Parts: sequence; structure tokens; C-alpha cells
Amino acid sequence: MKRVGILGGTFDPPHYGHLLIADDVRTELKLDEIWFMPNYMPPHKENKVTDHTHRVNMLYAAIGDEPHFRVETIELERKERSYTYDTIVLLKERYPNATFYFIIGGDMVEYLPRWYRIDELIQLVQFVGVKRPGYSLRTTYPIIEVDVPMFAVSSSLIRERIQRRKSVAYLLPKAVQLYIKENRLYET
Ligand SMILES: Nc1ncnc2c1ncn2[C@@H]1O[C@H](COP(=O)(O)OP(=O)(O)OP(=O)(O)O)[C@@H](O)[C@H]1O
Ligand SMILES: O=C(O)c1ccc[n+]([C@@H]2O[C@H](COP(=O)([O-])O)[C@@H](O)[C@H]2O)c1
Repeated sequence: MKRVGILGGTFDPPHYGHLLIADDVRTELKLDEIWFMPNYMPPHKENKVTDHTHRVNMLYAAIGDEPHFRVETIELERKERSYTYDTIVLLKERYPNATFYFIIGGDMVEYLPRWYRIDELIQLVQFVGVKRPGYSLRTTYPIIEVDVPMFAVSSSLIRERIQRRKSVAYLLPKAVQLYIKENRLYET
């Protein structure tokens, strides 16, 4: 069985926080690969998100040639709000030889009780929680905790800094910074 970690997200834009947790969880849990899985529309965010084509392009730029990372676009095929429960059911059908680990930050751990069909989902996939500044990993759900250095970066912080013309030089990979500049994302 191939051991696969899934990092689902909006990635608007992807940043070093995402890459750091992906890298550490992979080595800590001895996973074969991490699949970065962008959503078409996040289940719980009301704000408008950047077009998925840009977000996928930024993910490819962020991953570069790291051999253990790939982009999984299954949630973009549905062109609607995706719930993780539906996605995991589909992924397990499509990849019967994989065992999936779903990686979430502390903000999502706190939100778990409100996830769609969470009691069934928790039977289907092993959740892995990583700490995030401002959030605990306290939960009654059986998650595996992986100790990753806390990094207070978020996509919203990056969007805000770009809008205010502040530097984001050390928050996300150079290739993603270039893509954002070339496509004039987040400027207004
Ligand atoms: N700095 C971080 N430390 C730990 N986990 C993180 C960090 N940034 C993102 N994550 C986790 O990665 C997953 C995808 O996050 P997402 O793409 O929504 O980025 P975000 O930075 O949380 O975005 P936004 O600021 O727009 O809410 C979520 O499970 C989130 O908790
Ligand atoms: O299925 C749900 O009810 C659900 C609720 C909140 C978040 N999620 C998933 O958790 C991942 C991180 O979410 P986000 O909003 O931080 O990008 C992403 O893959 C979402 O689809 C899923």
C-alpha cells in the first residue's frame, strides 16, 4: 500500500507554512507522497477566492521538482463546493492501493465538529493535526499529532501584505512570488 498524505486547501496563495508541514509530516509518518489538493470553492469560506487556474499554477510553482510532492486536482473536476467526505470516498475508489492521511492545521482541527458527515469521515481517513499559532489541537476526534515548528504565515497575511505593498520575500517560494507579480494578483 502506498502511504499518501493529503493536504487539502485553498492555496490562495500557497506558502512556506504549507510546504513546511507537508515536508515534516511526510518524513515523520514515513509517507511516500504528499498530494496538495486545491478546492474549487472552500466549504466554509464566504469570501471570493482567486480563479482555480491561478491557484493550481501557483501550487506547481511552489512544489517545483520536489519528487515526493504532487498536485491532486480531483476537487476541481466537480466545479462546485466539495466536501472532504465526498472527496475521500472518490479517492479511495480511484486509488484502492493507497492509504490516505488527511493533514490539517489547528484552525481546521477546531472546526472538525462542523465538517460534513464528520463521524463517517473519521472512519474513512486518518486525520493528522499540526499546530498553528493561535489554535489548539484539542479535540475528541482520534487524530495523530505531528510536531512541526509553528510558523505564523497564512495566505490571508500574504494577500494583505501584497495589497499594502509590504515584502513577502521570506513567506513563500520565489517562483510563486514571480507568478503573483506577473499576473498582478492580490494588488487590489
Ligand atoms: N502556517 C501554517 N501552519 C500550520 N498549518 C497551516 C499553516 N498554513 C496553512 N495551514 C493548513 O493548511 C491547510 C490549507 O490552508 P489554506 O490553503 O486555507 O491556507 P491559509 O493560510 O489557512 O489560508 P487563509 O489565510 O486564506 O485562511 C489547512 O488545513 C490549514 O490549517
Ligand atoms: O468537508 C468539510 O465539511 C470541510 C470543512 C472545512 C474544510 N474542509 C477541507 O479542509 C481543507 C482546508 O480548508 P481551507 O478552507 O483551509 O482551505 C480543504 O481541503 C477543505 O476542503 C472540509
